[in-house]
Amino acid sequence: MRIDIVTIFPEFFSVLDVSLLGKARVDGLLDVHVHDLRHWTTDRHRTVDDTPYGGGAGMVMKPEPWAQALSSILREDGSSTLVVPTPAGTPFRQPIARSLAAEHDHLVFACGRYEGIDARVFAWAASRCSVVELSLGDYVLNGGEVAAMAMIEAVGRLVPGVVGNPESLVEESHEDGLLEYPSYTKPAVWRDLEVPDVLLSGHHARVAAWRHEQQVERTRRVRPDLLPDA
Ligand SMILES: Nc1cc(-c2cccs2)n[nH]1
Repeated sequence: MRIDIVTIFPEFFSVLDVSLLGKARVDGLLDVHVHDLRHWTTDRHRTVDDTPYGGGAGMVMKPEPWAQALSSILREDGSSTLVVPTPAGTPFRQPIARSLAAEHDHLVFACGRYEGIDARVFAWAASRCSVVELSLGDYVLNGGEVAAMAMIEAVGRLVPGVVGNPESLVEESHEDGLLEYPSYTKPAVWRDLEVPDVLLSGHHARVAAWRHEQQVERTRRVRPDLLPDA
């Protein structure tokens, strides 16, 4: 999978050189390229935004630098997917992460500022690629970079080979619609707190049943909205 990121803060994404995604890049599983939007400006001050038509606070990102950037990044065959982090987008959840990992092999993240990118950019881009506007959650960030980073990690780790043991992707929160069960490791007694006996029993069926019960109970307590009869 190739991932391109367009941002006015390219240094923000240097963290992608380390950890799991860093190794995936070295292994050639993820091909990540970060671009500074100002590369596509033409004035002396490298201007990327201006005041909003219709008035209002803040600034809006100018369309031309974005069109120049995207023209040089989007694939000519229309197979790219432009991902636009925005509080006004579709909630980004695990099914979307799975879909982006499985069905899209070129993701282009447009990191704008909260006041937004000139809306005509997405109308223009829609004839050149798929455009998906995604929200990380119902809260407001100053820019799309933090949201893009979270989405890149959620999608990147689902690309086959990125996570060493694919089994570990199965028993995770939200993979089966339920929150994950509590996990324990040695010692069996820690500061007078004991690991549940069933986990020491070696009885795999009982462990599996207990873990599912824990998932349902935790989901009912913390996220009743996820349960089918919600
Ligand atoms: N979920 C979410 C996305 C955002 C922003 C994206 C771009 C600028 S602010 N805030 N909250």
